[in-house]
Amino acid sequence: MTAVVSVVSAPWPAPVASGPLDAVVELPGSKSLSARALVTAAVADGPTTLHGALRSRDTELMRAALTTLGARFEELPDESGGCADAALRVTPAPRPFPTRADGDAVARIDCGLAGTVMRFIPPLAALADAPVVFDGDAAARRRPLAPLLEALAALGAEVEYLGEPGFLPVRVGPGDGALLRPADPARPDLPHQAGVDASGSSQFLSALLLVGCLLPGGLAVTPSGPVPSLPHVAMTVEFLRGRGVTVDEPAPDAPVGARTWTVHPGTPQGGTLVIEPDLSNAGPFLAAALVAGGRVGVRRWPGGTTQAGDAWRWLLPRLGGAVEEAPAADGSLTLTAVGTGELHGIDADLSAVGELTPTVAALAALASAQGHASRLRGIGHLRGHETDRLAALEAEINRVGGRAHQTADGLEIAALHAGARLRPARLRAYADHRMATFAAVVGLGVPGIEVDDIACTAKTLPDFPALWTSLLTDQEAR
Ligand SMILES: O=C(O)C1=C[C@@H](OP(=O)(O)O)[C@@H](O)[C@H](O)C1
Ligand SMILES: C=C(OP(=O)(O)O)C(=O)O
Repeated sequence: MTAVVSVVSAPWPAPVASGPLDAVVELPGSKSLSARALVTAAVADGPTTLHGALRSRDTELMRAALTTLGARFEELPDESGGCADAALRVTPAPRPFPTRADGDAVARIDCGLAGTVMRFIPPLAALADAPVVFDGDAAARRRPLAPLLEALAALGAEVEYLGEPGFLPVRVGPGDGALLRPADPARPDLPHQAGVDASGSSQFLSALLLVGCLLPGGLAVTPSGPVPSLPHVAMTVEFLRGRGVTVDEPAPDAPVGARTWTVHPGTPQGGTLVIEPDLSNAGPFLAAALVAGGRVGVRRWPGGTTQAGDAWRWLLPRLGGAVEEAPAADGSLTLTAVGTGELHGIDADLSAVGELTPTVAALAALASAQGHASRLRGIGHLRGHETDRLAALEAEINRVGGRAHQTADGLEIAALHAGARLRPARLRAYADHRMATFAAVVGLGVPGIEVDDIACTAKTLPDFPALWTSLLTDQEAR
């Protein structure tokens, strides 16, 4: 069983590449797809069998949360036909979600540092038999939550802040059961209506869409402003549709503030699902080929996907690499990054793919020592990620001798003068898996990099240190 508590490790010396790489990696399931699969399976009309679902701290916390709401999970012997993980059978929870299994004690849900748990589960607590208390890591208590909780309260849920208003810990419950009744008793077919400011996280919108189908009449959600990470919203929509739920999306040219997503009422179908590998976590491995030179392939790359990580196809060529695709018999691809060690700077709006930023920033920092400047834009919301990623990237790039500074909505990395090199340093991970892998990518090209807490990669990729080392082991074996 993957650890649900967060374990801090001893400093980890990042391996340095001694020459071109030639490796192919198999990565576990997508965190974001696994989260949606677990949530929809837990509220489905019958059992679901998941193949390839991620086993990591975030998904273990998600399973624990859904168990608290009455869902059941059972590992099956591996018949997954090549998927890395054994199959998981999910028995859905009865409704209202029974949280009182342990008597009258109020149920508690630990969100850890998982945005998916702290955003996707509170709406479900509004459909439980009693209020639920949510809390998480110290860093989770700083992550934005207020817009979602305000939207839930406006819909009629009970929301009581137990600490700083707008943040974890919070108690969420059904209130007087408004969400269990039609919005308009005279027109039970009409959806409930919600507004939400999702400019801080697309997960607020996804969370409302995921619960929407369970409400009598469904739910229409109109974000009041821009929404980052729109591929993740598209993933939520596709996921619900794949489970038989009807979702209407706004026209792409509808003005910001007047875009409505409508989820029609219906229970997601059970059945069988295969989860794609995590393409965001593929980033550091593909980036390694650009840093060290050579080739790194990722197996089972989907032919079509809503994952933000598919953007590596256009990002890596802009950073100095090439991308090759080789079709496999099952319709998937092996996507291979090819590099020479020569990097380019990049000027890019990453708002749609914000979670790729730390890996892009690692390449941009290494490119700065080759005389190239970079500008990463549209990512102010990263200040509310696992840590304030703009502050963390600024601090860690400067710690290795780079010249980075935050802007209102991003990060600028200046070109270093000819002959300047990045220097050895112990880099901080800030409990953030993507800051840890940022440091690993930098360390591949800069001797003497240590990472203070590589174990935090367990949030989404528990095997990261071994997988990362295998890139170089393959190198030595040639
Ligand atoms: O819905 C999801 O699974 C996610 C949405 C995005 O969140 P933000 O919109 O907060 O960036 C992304 O960065 C996060 O890693 C996962
Ligand atoms: C922002 C991230 O995670 P979370 O799902 O916790 O928001 C991430 O993985 O980059």
